[in-house]
Amino acid sequence: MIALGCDHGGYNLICAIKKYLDEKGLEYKEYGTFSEESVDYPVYAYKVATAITSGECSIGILCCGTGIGISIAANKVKGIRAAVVSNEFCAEMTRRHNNANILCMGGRVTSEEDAVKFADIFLNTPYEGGRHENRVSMITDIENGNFKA
Ligand SMILES: O=C[C@H](O)[C@H](O)[C@H](O)COP(=O)(O)O
Repeated sequence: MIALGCDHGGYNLICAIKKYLDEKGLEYKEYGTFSEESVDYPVYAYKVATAITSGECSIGILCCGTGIGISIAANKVKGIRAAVVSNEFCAEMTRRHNNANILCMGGRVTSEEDAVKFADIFLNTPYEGGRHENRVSMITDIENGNFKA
């Protein structure tokens, strides 16, 4: 199950992504917001992030004006690796290398067409594991306060 969330600045991108997911027959849950009326992005970052850490959803997409604020907020939730992406290479690499579990994009940065492309890559790229596993584990250790450099 894919978790979707946005603020007013990312509403257009989430609408385009929903259309793509409907066409592909992929299941998703919407956590708002549902219009272009001004809202606070941490609310939606938190809803999507906790949907993932609770196991309700396995992966998420969050959009705000730049993708940055909503990613910063989502990354405060333990277990979340939210990545701001604005090109195809990063959409692929953040899955392959970082095992990112939330894709973040900006409605004031990325076109709807590109956002759909990046979402498609992100959702269809597996995590490679291997040498990256130790690094991702280190991120978890930092998060848990038991990282030794
Ligand atoms: O990082 C934050 C996001 O880009 C927000 O979408 C943005 O700050 C909202 O700005 P405004 O309230 O001016 O629409």
